[in-house]
Amino acid sequence: DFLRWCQTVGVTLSGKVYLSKEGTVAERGMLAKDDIEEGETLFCIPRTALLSQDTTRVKDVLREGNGSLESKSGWVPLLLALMWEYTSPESHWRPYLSLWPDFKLLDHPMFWSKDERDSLLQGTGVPEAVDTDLSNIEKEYSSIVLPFMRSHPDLWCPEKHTLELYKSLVAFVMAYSFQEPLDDEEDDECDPNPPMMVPVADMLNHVSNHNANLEYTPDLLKMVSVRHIAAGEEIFNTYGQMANWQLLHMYGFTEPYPNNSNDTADIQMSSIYKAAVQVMCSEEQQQQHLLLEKWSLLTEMEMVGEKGAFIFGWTGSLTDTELYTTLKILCMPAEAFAEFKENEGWEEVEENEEEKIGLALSNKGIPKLPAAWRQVLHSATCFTLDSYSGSLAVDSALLEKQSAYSLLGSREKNALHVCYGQKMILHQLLEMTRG
Ligand SMILES: C[S@@+](CC[C@H](N)C(=O)[O-])C[C@H]1O[C@@H](n2cnc3c(N)ncnc32)[C@H](O)[C@@H]1O
Repeated sequence: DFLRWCQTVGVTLSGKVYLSKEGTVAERGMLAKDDIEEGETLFCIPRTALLSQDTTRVKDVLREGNGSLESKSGWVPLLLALMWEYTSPESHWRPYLSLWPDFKLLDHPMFWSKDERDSLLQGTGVPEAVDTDLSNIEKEYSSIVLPFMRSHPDLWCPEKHTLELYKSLVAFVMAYSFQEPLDDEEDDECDPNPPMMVPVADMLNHVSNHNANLEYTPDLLKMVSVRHIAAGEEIFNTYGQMANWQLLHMYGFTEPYPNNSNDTADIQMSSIYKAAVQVMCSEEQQQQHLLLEKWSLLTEMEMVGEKGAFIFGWTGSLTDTELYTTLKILCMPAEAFAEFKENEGWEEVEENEEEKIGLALSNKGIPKLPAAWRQVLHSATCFTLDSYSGSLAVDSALLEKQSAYSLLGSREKNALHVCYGQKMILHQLLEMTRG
């Protein structure tokens, strides 16, 4: 049904690929029938086949109500469109949406119990992100969606379009929608484009080492190979440069350790402050006062924030400027700090400063940092590693014991890959900052 529908709406598929439920990493996916060279178009989807707030049957109503549908996520119009299309027998996208008779296969942590999230994922950043999502979803549904549905009883009704359905559709949008990138010139001024559903492109699974990429043209979207793909290989799109905790949060899966080259671990900014106190203050009141003053200045400069984190990947720091400035100021002698404040910043900014900072905080550069900087980073890394300890129902060591690993459920396996990857990145940092 779906493939017939694809033909009628003008989707074109290269003869070298096919959709399959076998031979893929997860449920449906796309496989290569023949060898494919770099730059070949694998399929095209005309813009008229996309399901968005601008193409849905209820687009006029959504456009009229636009002002009252604004939200932090910007997803409400698409979600209202999906609620209508998903429950209407006459929907143009019926053969597409019928691929999901229910949303039971979505296993995002938002469908786990809070206990499960907290025990399996503590320290990873996922429980906090999910708590925020759940509270936003409920607020959005009761304060924006319900009043809007009540003022259009011919199209929606709360008995059919429940909070439960809304939540499932949020997870569906998280895992299946696409967001067209803004043009370079638009980047700074505009809100991001709203999400949209892209049939066929959303059948592709993701890996960090992907072999295809979606391109946007005025009339159509096309999937293009980015390297040679051998016959029999799966076609993998990229959902973006995603760490395992982000993949689990948004898509409900992880890339098994150590495959995710985009994996990251966070060090809370507050841990750096705590580490600086430990390394530099010992008992001295005066030093503590100075550190507090330095931290206030860093906050004013928007280099640090209460809930912020410094991010580390396999190749070093990914938040170079913030981390460099923070370490430099925290470890500065009192006289230099006084001078710094007086000059309201660095005396001179060198031309290739950014590149130099990046190099200094890469795997090669970190061991050469001044001793005090390394000590602060080292202590903060220890604090972060402590925050996982005892909180995991599954121990990272399980990953090394194949027989025990194979007995775990998929949630535990995913939790393990998130934690293990983060811990390994932190252990690498620990090694690099050792005195
Ligand atoms: C855009 S859909 C891809 C199509 C999906 N396989 C299907 O059958 O509908 C995204 C979902 O596919 C699954 N997925 C994608 N890439 C994966 C991977 N590398 N490993 C495991 N599951 C993956 C996850 O369940 C994710 O939420």
